[in-house]
Amino acid sequence: MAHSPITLPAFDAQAITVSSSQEVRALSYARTLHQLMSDIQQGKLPADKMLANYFREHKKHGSKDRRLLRETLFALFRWWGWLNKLATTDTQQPWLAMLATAAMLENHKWQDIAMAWAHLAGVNINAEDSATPLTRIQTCFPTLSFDSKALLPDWFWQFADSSQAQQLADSLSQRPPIWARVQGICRDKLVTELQAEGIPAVASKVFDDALTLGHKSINLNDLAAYRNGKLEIQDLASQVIGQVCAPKPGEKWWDTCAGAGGKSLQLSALSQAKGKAVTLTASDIRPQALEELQKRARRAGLRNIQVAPWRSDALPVATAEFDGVLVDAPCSCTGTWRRNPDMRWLDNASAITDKPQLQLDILTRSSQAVKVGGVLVYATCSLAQAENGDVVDAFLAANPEFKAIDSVHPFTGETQSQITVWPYEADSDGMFVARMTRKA
Ligand SMILES: C[S@@+](CC[C@H](N)C(=O)[O-])C[C@H]1O[C@@H](n2cnc3c(N)ncnc32)[C@H](O)[C@@H]1O
Repeated sequence: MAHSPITLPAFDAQAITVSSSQEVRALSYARTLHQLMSDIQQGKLPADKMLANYFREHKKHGSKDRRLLRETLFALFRWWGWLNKLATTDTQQPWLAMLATAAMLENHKWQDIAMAWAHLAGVNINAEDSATPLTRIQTCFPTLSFDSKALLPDWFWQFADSSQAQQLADSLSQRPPIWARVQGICRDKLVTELQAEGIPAVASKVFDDALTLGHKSINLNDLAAYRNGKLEIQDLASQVIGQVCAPKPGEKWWDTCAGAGGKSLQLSALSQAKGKAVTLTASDIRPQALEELQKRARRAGLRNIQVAPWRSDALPVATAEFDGVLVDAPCSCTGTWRRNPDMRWLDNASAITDKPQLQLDILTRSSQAVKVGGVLVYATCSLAQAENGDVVDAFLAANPEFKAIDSVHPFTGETQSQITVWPYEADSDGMFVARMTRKA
């Protein structure tokens, strides 16, 4: 993993005098979080994997502890661009000041612990609940200066439009909701059933098979619809890709970078809903991901998907044979930074600059499988033009037998041949998609 710009302040819990059981607990959480953050910063593992391992090895933590540790850890990454400035405040305990401030910025429920952190750090984290996060942190630390741009790493701004800085940084700092998609059942009936079970499900206004399950983590295996393969977790932005592919019943599609199959399943469900599922070939260079895809397809009762792993540079499928080819290319994943807030600090500019050549290569090779009149769709979950429009433009310039086709941006209604879904448009991840066709 790349060099991390996270510099943790020193923290020695034993040197701190505590005077209540709350403070004892607060210090214990602080020690655990410091260790986790330090391990992640040293590049041992991404935050979600590190936490999963930690909980597996430390069974003593109940659900409340786990929630506090998980949400605080993710909040630290989400707000790190501001929190790191607290290292320069007068407090003897900057780490505790950071923890208290993260809890304040996200209105965490464990007020007693947040107050204990603030008390031990000697900082005041009382700020108007209704104020914006920027106003609140500025009120608490008036001698420091904060701005939205600092919430994303400096290197990112060379690839982004600064005029969007506030919208983009604000949206990428919010806790994401869980988006899902139904297949083979009535979405609105499921929404009512989930609400009756206490899950704050809400139907999407844009896609008639999409719904959100709210912000709290859910044990999916508790949901019959999930166990039966009728409900799939898929971010709303990712769902845009299948909608732009718009597979017709009975067509032949190739999902070239299928991974664990999020889009393969969606293409199957969309065409099935119109009468007949597409015949779909799913490929990837990771055989384990394809195994997971097959498991999900079995759970959903889908029999239309076959796998063909990429084992070499050669195409794993026949040329000029497919009505549709989807290239959901490996990318910097900057559009998913809300979900994995540690990545913005663990990656560097090479996460973007390393990719375009590979993306163009995969797109070019995959395009050979499109038949005349067929559709080629290129997608990424990157927000960088270098991995998106620039790759498509280079491909079209080198392959005049393909031309761009317009699609309607589902969230803005604009007609475009290249669509960027920004995270602030519909409370989703960020994605890019371009639709093309083979003329000859
Ligand atoms: C964005 S992910 C795909 C996500 C997947 N389509 C989904 O909806 O769940 C990109 C995938 O490309 C795969 N990949 C990376 N390099 C590749 C290559 N050279 N050829 C084919 N697949 C590749 C990765 O293993 C990864 O699964």
